[in-house]
Amino acid sequence: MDRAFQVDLRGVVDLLSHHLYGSPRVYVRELLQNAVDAITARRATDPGAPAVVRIEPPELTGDGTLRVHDTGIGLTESQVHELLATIGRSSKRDELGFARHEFLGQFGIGLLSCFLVADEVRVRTRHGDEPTVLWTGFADGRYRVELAAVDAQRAEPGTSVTLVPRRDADQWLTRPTVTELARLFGSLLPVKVLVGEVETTTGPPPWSAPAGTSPSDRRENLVRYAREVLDFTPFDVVPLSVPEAGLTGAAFVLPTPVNPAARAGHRVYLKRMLLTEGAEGLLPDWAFFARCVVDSTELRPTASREALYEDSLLEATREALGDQLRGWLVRLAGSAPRRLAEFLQVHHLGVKALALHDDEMLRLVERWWPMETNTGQTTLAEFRERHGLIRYAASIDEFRQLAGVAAAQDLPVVNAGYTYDTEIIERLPTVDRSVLVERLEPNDLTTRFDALDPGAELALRPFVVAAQRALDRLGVEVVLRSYAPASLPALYLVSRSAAFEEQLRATRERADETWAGVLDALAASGPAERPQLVLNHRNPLVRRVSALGDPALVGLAVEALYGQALLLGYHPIRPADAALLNSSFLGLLGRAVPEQE
Ligand SMILES: Nc1ncnc2c1ncn2[C@@H]1O[C@H](COP(=O)(O)OP(=O)(O)OP(=O)(O)O)[C@@H](O)[C@H]1O
Repeated sequence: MDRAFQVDLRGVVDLLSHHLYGSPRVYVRELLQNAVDAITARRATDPGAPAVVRIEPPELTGDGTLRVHDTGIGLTESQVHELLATIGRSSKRDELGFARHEFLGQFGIGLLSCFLVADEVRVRTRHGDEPTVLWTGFADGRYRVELAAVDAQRAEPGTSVTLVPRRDADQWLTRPTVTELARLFGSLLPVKVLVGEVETTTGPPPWSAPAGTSPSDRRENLVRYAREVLDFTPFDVVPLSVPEAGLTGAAFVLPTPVNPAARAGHRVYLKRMLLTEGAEGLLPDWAFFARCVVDSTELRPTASREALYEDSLLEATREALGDQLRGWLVRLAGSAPRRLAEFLQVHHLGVKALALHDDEMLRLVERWWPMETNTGQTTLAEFRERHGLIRYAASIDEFRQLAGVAAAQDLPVVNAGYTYDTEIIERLPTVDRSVLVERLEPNDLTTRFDALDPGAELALRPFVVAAQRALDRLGVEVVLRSYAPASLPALYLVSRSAAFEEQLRATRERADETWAGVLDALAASGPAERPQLVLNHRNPLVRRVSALGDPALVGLAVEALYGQALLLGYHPIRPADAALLNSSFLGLLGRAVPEQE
């Protein structure tokens, strides 16, 4: 003979409270859900039946209990025996076990959640003209069914559920808490829900305004909703609709920057009952800048009813919602580029972070994000159109050092020193082969500087030799060229390999013998490249210095020019540089101030 499992109710309640539901507060949701389903069932055959749920907290019942009254279909005596006596039995599934579409519940465990806060649950119910039935269940698993006395019959069909609170749980049943929870879970429900005399339902969702409402009024409603419920004034509101998921709603674009890695929480209603305020996975990752509020009739909840169930419908929905947000961005770019620029001002870091992986975002940055260049602010797309390629400095220092001089040589350069910019520029050719990018090298500049004519070169030879002698101990090569702007006396240029060698040398001085050997081998692998001090022969001061007959004064002047070039180019000042600057400054001062007789 087959036997049925014996279930210990305390074990099941423990399981629900500790492992399924996040908080005992869900008992309000489950009671509302049963009441709404019962009303839906009754109105299926009696469309004129009232649709009211009234909650009476202990402050109103006066006997310490909480009661929930509904005008739903009620239960007959045999249904009470069948449905309320067996865990997992639900009237809301068809014979094959599928959830019936119009109902919120389906599992047959919702009523059990009342035992999270109650020791005893009483159901007083009437179906049609049948007699009123009383069911009383206890947290230890006992229950009782009886018919109500003749003078205690319900006047109308419907059900009242009474909770006798557990001693340590009465705070979950107080009027303020219940009002708050009824508003939280049930404010959009299609029935009237009252806590005492206070209505907690607010009618249809804010995005389903009646036909004829002007677009600006619709928007105004949604902005107000966001302020009240989400606590921010959205940058913009995007209406959402995915018919196959029975989904409608709105995406609210955040007015302040957010970390794209922080998981976005969306407010999701299923059949107008709040599922969660923090649903994940509703939007693609790249849409981190929006918070959604949606209602769906088709998406499925997990058993705890606190998250969305990840299935192919959710995946298709995510994609459709992503398309709608992408469409919004494209429309903004087409019709309100200034708004798009404002959007990027707020969310550029997030958009750029995604542009490293997402082609769509990469294109958005290329076309719409203005970058600093040495010819003014411009987008990468414009820059490329104008100059044929994207030449960039990979750090802010590099840009500062070279941008001005490069501009004077007609060499446009983008400052790609800000977060993600270099990676973004370097990624462009991988998605569009026609994009040319080139990192600016100091050599690019020197090749544009004019050499002196041979006669002048020869005449200035002794000066260059004296200058070189002054800077030899710093490992700097002195070069004389002629370039714009004439106001610039000298330029200090460190090629990338020279910068590397410089670092190597500094590390070598600090490293122990074993590592020093390895570093030496590395250093020996290529020809030594020295930083250059490029003196500008067009500069009047340099001309005067080059004409000096006094080699000691030439040395001091060249040292001073070197120091000034370092400072101007934001180069680091090493101790040797500081010492040199100091001695040249004092030396020049000594010459400038005549000695007292
Ligand atoms: N207020 C009510 N009016 C009429 N019938 C009710 C009411 N509350 C519960 N029932 C009946 O009791 C059954 C069991 O309810 P329970 O809340 O445990 O599960 P459910 O609502 O079917 O599913 P779920 O676990 O998903 O909530 C329901 O299917 C319904 O037939």
